[in-house]
Amino acid sequence: MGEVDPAFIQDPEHRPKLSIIEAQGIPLIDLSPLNAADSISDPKAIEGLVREIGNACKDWGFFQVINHGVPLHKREKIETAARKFFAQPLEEKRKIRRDEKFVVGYFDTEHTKNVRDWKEVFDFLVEEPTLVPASPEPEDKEETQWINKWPENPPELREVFEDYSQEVEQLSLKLMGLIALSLGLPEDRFKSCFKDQTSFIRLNHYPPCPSPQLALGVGRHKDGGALTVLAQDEVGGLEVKRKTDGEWIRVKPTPNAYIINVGDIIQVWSNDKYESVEHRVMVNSEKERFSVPFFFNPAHYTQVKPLEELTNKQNPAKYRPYSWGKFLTHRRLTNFKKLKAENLQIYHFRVSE
Ligand SMILES: O=C(O)CCC(=O)C(=O)O
Ligand SMILES: [Fe+2]
Repeated sequence: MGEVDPAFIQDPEHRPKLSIIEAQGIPLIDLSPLNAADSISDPKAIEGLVREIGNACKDWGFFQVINHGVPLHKREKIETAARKFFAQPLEEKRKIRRDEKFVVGYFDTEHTKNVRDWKEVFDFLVEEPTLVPASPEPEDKEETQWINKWPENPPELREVFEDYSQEVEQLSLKLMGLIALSLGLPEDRFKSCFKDQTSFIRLNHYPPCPSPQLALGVGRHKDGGALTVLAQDEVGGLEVKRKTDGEWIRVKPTPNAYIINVGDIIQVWSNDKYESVEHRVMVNSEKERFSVPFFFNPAHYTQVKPLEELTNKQNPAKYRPYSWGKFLTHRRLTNFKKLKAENLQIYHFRVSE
C-alpha cells in the first residue's frame, strides 16, 4: 500500500479528526470476582460485577476488562505470530487469499460501507469445520462446511491459534453469563446457542498510512455477531461513537486488557436494551498497528429474535426473527464486492412502529 488510492478516501463527513478525545468513561471492569475460589460464597462481589456490566452495556455498548483469566503468554504468542505472518511478501500472503469459495484466509481489499479499509486481515474459524448454509437464499436448505486455510509461515500459527481461541472462548462464555444475569435471565441462558458456534478470530494489520486524515483502518460499522473480544496493541486507534452525543471517542490502550463490545445479536436478543454501537479505526502515518478480535457467534441455525422473557404487551418485540446463518453468509459473500447499496443490517428486520 503506497500513496492513498481514491478507493480509500472517506467522504468528508466520515473523515477522522486528528485531535483525539481519549476515553474517559468507557468502563474498565475488573473480573477478578469471577476467578476467586470463593466467588459462590461472595455473591455480593458477583452482584456488583453484574451491575457494572449491565450499566456498561446500556450506556456505552463497550467496556474493557482486566483480570480476565486469559494467560498473557498466549496472547503474546498470537500477536507475535500475526507480526511474522504479515511481514511476508504480498505474493506469499495471497497464496491463501480468501475468495468466494474459501471465505476465510488472507484479504487486503475489504470495504466497509463501500470505502476500502487501510488494512490487511487474516481470518480463522474457531470450529473446524464450521457448519453454515450453502447460500444466503432463504428457500435453500442446503448446508455446507467452511474450513480454515493455514499459511506455511509461521508454522506455529495453527497451534498458537488453537491455544488462544479456547481461552477467549471461555472468557466470552463467562461474559455472556454475566450479560444474561444483568438482563435478569439465568446465567446459562445463551450457552446452548454457541454449541455449534460460527465464531472466528481475525488478525488485523494496519500499515502506516500517508494520509490518516482521509482514510480509515476500518470504516464506521457495528459488529454483526453476539459479542466481540478484542486485543489491541499499544498504538491505539479504535474509536467508539459515544451514545450521549455521537462524538467519536478513542479507546485508550490498557496493557493486557480486552475490549468487549455488544454485537447486533445481543441488541436484538435484549430488544434494544443493549445497543451494538458504531466504531471505527484510525490509522497514523508513523506506526503500524495490530489487533486481534474474537467474534463470538452462535450456531448458524439460530433464529435471532427478541427474547420472550424480555418482551410483553408494553414492550413488544422490535425485530422479526432472522436466521443468523443466512445473515452471515449474505455478509460474507457481499464483502467481496464493492456494492452500490449498504449490506445487510439488523434494521432491515425492524418491526415498523
Ligand atoms: O482493530 C480494531 O481495533 C477494531 C477492529 C474492528 O472493529 C473489527 O474488525 O470489527
Ligand atoms: Fe468491529
